[in-house]
Amino acid sequence: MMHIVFCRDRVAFITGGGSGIGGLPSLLHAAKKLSAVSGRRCLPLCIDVRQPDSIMAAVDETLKEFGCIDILINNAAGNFLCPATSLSFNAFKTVLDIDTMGTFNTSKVVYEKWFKDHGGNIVNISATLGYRGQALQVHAGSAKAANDAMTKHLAVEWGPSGVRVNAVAPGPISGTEGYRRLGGSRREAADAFQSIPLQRAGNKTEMAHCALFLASRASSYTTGAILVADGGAWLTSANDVSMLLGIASSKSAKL
Ligand SMILES: CC/C=C\C/C=C\C/C=C\C/C=C\C/C=C\C/C=C/C=C/C(=O)SCCNC(=O)CCNC(=O)[C@H](O)C(C)(C)COP(=O)(O)OP(=O)(O)OC[C@H]1O[C@@H](n2cnc3c(N)ncnc32)[C@H](O)[C@@H]1OP(=O)(O)O
Ligand SMILES: NC(=O)C1=CN([C@@H]2O[C@H](COP(=O)(O)OP(=O)(O)OC[C@H]3O[C@@H](n4cnc5c(N)ncnc54)[C@H](OP(=O)(O)O)[C@@H]3O)[C@@H](O)[C@H]2O)C=CC1
Repeated sequence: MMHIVFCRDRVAFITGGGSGIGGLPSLLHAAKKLSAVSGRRCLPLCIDVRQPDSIMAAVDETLKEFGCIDILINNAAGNFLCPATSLSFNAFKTVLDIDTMGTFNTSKVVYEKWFKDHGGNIVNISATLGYRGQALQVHAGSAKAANDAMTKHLAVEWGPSGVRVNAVAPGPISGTEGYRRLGGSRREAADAFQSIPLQRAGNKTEMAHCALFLASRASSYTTGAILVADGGAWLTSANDVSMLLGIASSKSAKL
């Protein structure tokens, strides 16, 4: 599901806003802080970020409704725990299509239809999975690594048009679909959190603050940056294949 949030004179165009990190509650929270919202409209549009035609139609509808787009948050993603040997070719491709192609498709359409001539601000929601080769995550880790590179490439190419492109790389964030799918609520994960420097999961408000920083003038001289917000997790977490395989095999079907 894609959401578009409008607050006062600002429009945030958000791809894949679920109930989690880039989701509507988080973004409305950010929107409130951004401009002390006086009255806001919300235009939720259902699209698939793998389909450029549907993105074009959504962007046209947004521009017709609101007249401008200031911020694009690329949040759409698909993920599940799966060892590489069990991952089908199509499963790998599906995650790359959503995470990486979806980010490129949406960024390109919004750039060509609005940002090219008016400037703008893109925030990609990434992950730290590829930094150390997180077990059971070759699909998502590869996709997000490509997105991190894309963040830098587009920052370089689109900077002269007044477009900033940055990313947030969250760690485990409680109360989200990703957290549920990757086993964050399980006992084994509670033990794993002890090895994280800040010794806890993050929360959605903390991620909203990161997105808010990158989407606002507070970061006006920042582009091509990846803001890691993971409590230090990737530096110290065990990346324990057998623990994660235990979680994966304890469920009867696909996670
Ligand atoms: C959170 C971590 C918690 C605890 C860890 C403990 C300690 C932490 C310490 C350190 C951690 C450090 C870092 C990591 C921290 C966090 C990283 C988290 C990253 C999270 C990233 C996310 O992206 S979360 C987003 C989750 N949300 C979603 O996925 C919602 C959208 N999902 C979907 O739409 C589907 O699930 C989909 C992705 C499969 C796409 O759907 P669709 O297009 O309909 O595709 P299908 O036709 O259904 O399937 C396509 C092929 O994929 C195969 N498939 C599907 N599901 C699975 C599965 N579960 N396992 C294996 N394969 C699967 C399917 O069979 C198809 O393939 P075929 O070959 O059969 O055609
Ligand atoms: N949760 C966590 O701990 C972490 C999450 N992240 C990243 O944070 C972001 C949000 O994750 P989270 O909140 O956990 O998960 P959610 O599932 O809540 O958010 C992902 C959203 O992407 C949407 N989506 C999936 N496929 C498509 C598609 N083809 N077209 C359009 N939208 C699509 C989903 O739609 P629908 O609601 O219809 O399924 C969902 O709303 C993701 O980018 C994820 O990789 C990164 C690190 C850690």
